[in-house]
Amino acid sequence: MEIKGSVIIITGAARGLGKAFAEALLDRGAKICVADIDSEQGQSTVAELQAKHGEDSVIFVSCNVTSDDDFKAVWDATVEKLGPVNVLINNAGIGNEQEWDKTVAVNLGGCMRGTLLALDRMGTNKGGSGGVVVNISSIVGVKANPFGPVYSATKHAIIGLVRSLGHDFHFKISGVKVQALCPSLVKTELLANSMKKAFSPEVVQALSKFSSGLKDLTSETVANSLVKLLEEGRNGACLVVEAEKDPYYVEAPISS
Ligand SMILES: NC(=O)C1=CN([C@@H]2O[C@H](COP(=O)(O)OP(=O)(O)OC[C@H]3O[C@@H](n4cnc5c(N)ncnc54)[C@H](O)[C@@H]3O)[C@@H](O)[C@H]2O)C=CC1
Ligand SMILES: CCCCCC(=O)CC\C=C/C=C/C=C/[C@@H](O)[C@@H](O)CCCC(=O)O
Repeated sequence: MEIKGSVIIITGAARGLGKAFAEALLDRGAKICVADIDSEQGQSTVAELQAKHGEDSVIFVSCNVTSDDDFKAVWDATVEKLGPVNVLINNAGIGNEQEWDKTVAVNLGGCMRGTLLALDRMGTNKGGSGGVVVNISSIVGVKANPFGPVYSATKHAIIGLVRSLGHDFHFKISGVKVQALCPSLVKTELLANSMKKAFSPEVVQALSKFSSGLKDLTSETVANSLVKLLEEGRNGACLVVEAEKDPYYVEAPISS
């Protein structure tokens, strides 16, 4: 797909990977809605992005991805201010092993809610023009993660959603591609917050040792992989990005 001229909603884009996605896509001529639960940080990020890309290119809309009403309001505001939406990036996520139901609600619920809404609003069978949904999973959506079993389970479930809705059975009906991006560890606030809400004290020690031994992966590298996925990825694609490696597709066993 062509990024230039696209209208893209990114959840959880007030900071971290979502903000890097917004920057990379604005640089390539897209218009962006930053949708985030953190209004203060979201507005400040959008002010910074508007200073570089212009006020008509990027907006902030407050959104808790666990709320249907919020998600619909984000979609409506984006259409009104930027034009018809053709891409949704479901990026908002948390790492909280101590409140598993909250982690499931945000990580899986946010992707599920957003993807279903996108099908309803962009589906050619619903009067839309088709489009793309990218769900941000993780490398631990395709491999085990002893340091965050709940988090890892939500990310595996996102892959299941992408493999199933990314089947061409659905694409033929809706004209909407569904894809996943699976980054390895990037040292954002998510990691620090995951340490505060870790599965056990033993995990804090082990995760800290493990993460300090990993090669650095930057948000910009992950954002470049998102661009690659949008530009060339097939329907149902799951793209993994790790430090010091070219991004690679994990072949989903989609049977026809
Ligand atoms: N940092 C990492 O190592 C990796 C992160 N990911 C995934 O990338 C995504 C972004 O993560 P980071 O940027 O690292 O995290 P982050 O903690 O820096 O940013 C997350 C953003 O999501 C927002 N958010 C949290 N709950 C929300 C909700 N209920 N509704 C709307 N917005 C909400 C936060 O306000 C924040 O702006 C997450 O889905 C995460 O699981 C995937 C692989 C690696
Ligand atoms: C719980 C923290 C979540 C951080 C956010 C992410 O999605 C990052 C995931 C990045 C890396 C995770 C790697 C997990 C690796 C394990 O599968 C395993 O290889 C680790 C084994 C460690 C050991 O043997 O000591």
